[in-house]
Amino acid sequence: MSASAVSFQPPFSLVRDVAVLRQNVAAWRAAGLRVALVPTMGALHDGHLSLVRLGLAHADRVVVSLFVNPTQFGPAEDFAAYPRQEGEDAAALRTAGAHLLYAPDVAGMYPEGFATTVSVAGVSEGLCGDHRPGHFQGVATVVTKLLLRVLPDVALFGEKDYQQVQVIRRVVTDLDIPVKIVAGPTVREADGLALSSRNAYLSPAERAVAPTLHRVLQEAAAALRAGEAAALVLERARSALSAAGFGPLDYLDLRDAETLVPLASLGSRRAARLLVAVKLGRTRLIDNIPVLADAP
Ligand SMILES: Nc1ncnc2c1ncn2[C@@H]1O[C@H](COP(=O)(O)OP(=O)(O)OP(=O)(O)O)[C@@H](O)[C@H]1O
Ligand SMILES: CC(C)(CO)[C@@H](O)C(=O)[O-]
Ligand code: BAL
Repeated sequence: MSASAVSFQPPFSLVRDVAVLRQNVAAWRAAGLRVALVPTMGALHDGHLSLVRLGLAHADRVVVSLFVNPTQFGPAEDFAAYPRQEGEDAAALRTAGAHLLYAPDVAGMYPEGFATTVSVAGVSEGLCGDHRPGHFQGVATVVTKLLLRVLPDVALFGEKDYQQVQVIRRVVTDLDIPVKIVAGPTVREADGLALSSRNAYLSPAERAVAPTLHRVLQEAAAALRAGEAAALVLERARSALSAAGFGPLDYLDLRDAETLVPLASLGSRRAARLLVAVKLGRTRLIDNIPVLADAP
């Protein structure tokens, strides 16, 4: 075994070196096995592990990447403070049945001279794209690199980061990357709060308020389905968040579920989604729910 592959218990390994990663994947391919990739930034919770389980349903071997990608964080964002707990993450992945944790360092991902970026027009614009300039370029670039390093049959992403999934679908279509993108449903706490590594930033008082976000989305979706005018419903939802102590609001919007273009109403019967991003104290929370089921 190479010095850059640290063995836990077979068949789980932690790999930092791209050449070792490729050796592992090549051996699986030679044995006729299908490979899934679950990209993460670590601080794993059951949302991530649900994607590992979904990966196991789609493939014989599951690679999880752990890389806190500096290029998707803005200068005033939480790159330095982002929770890092690789040992616990590795243990959780082994228990969940993942086969390989790929955890490169920053120099291994962006060696000296690195100069290429992947930039996606359309779906990257608006919503989080407006409030986190450069974020989706960072995501699209690192996900493209991860896909090309692993060359999986299937890659899994969470619907909690809904705009991210649409951006990645665009990338693999436009760049002819031969991988199936699968989106897993958002895993929530019993009170409705979407699991997120950043929930760890919430104070106890903020944690008590946080589930209101999902409840407000559910009430707005029900009102839209009942035929209330979208402008009124959205304004009421924004006021409810403010009254509960959220703010400032980045966006709370009704969008086409695929293109993410703004919808003034549900009239067209296209699949629609409510999406929100808002601060609660110093923590930025995002969430989204379907309003109309995805079109068949
Ligand atoms: N609650 C969740 N349910 C399903 N998938 C999730 C959930 N939270 C995160 N994921 C997915 O896990 C993958 C890795 O996400 P990431 O490591 O950024 O975790 P996170 O909890 O979303 O962290 P952050 O607090 O940075 O948003 C992404 O595809 C993301 O959509
Ligand atoms: C997809 C991803 C791992 C790329 O860094 C990240 O954006 C995330 O964790 O959702
Ligand atoms: N979960 C998306 C990664 C990010 O917020 O940077």
